[in-house]
Amino acid sequence: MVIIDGLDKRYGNQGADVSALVDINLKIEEGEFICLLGPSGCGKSTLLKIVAGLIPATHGRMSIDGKAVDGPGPDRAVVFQDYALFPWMTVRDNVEFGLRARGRSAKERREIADGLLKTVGLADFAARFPHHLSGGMKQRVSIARALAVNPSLLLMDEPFGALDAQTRETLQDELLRIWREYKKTVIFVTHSIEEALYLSDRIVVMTARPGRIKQVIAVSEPRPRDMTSEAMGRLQREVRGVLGEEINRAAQLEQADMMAGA
Ligand SMILES: Nc1ncnc2c1ncn2[C@@H]1O[C@H](COP(=O)(O)OP(=O)(O)OP(=O)(O)O)[C@@H](O)[C@H]1O
Repeated sequence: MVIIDGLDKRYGNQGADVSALVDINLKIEEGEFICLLGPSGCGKSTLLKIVAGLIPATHGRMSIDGKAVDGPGPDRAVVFQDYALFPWMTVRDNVEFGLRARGRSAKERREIADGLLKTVGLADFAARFPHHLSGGMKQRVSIARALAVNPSLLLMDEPFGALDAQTRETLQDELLRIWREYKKTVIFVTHSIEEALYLSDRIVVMTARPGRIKQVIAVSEPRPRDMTSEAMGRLQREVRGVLGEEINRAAQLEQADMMAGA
């Protein structure tokens, strides 16, 4: 279980501090699929990076399975929108990368990497280099690489944001299959209401900056979800209403900033 308790984040910007997150409190159950949704600049990526241990919080605490966390660890892996693959390494070497750092033998690394490449449908591409792959395939490699170290928590920062609609839908279904099969806890950042509704157990809607948690909306419809059903339509209207207020507020803040700078 992940417990985030009273978390604040301020960025120091040459004297002008930016308050990115204020008093974030969240409990995430083991195996839950959580989506973070909010207007641009509300601090979604910041929150994900803090949970990943890539940047420190300014205040507050976080624990995973009862242990305080304030840095990166093998229990967490991150998948980024831009894939972040090593272009000079083959697909297999990319997947093996984290295992090498953990001192696993060559045989073990190969077994794990090949098994995961099969899981993501890329068994035939193990010896290729990333530039030979489409965006969707690169993101599959990136997911396989994250899973290789067997993290309990998979942190995903708009992983499908750069993909075309069809590839995105395919990868959403594959991710749900992997999530069920590997029993990971997932925190997934997205801009898309539809994506959040399709994927998550709970949607955490954040306010315009500085980001606070505005509302947590449970999505208990069984999967695979029929987005055209009445229940999903109702949820969609609810999320749209809650998020819409914050998108409007974010636009007003931006306008006020522009006026102040003019
Ligand atoms: N390294 C940094 N230094 C200073 N300010 C930063 C830094 N990183 C982010 N910020 C600011 O913190 C706030 C939150 O940014 P963050 O990227 O976490 O938001 P986001 O919700 O993920 O945005 P988007 O949806 O556009 O990706 C923004 O105002 C941003 O400008």
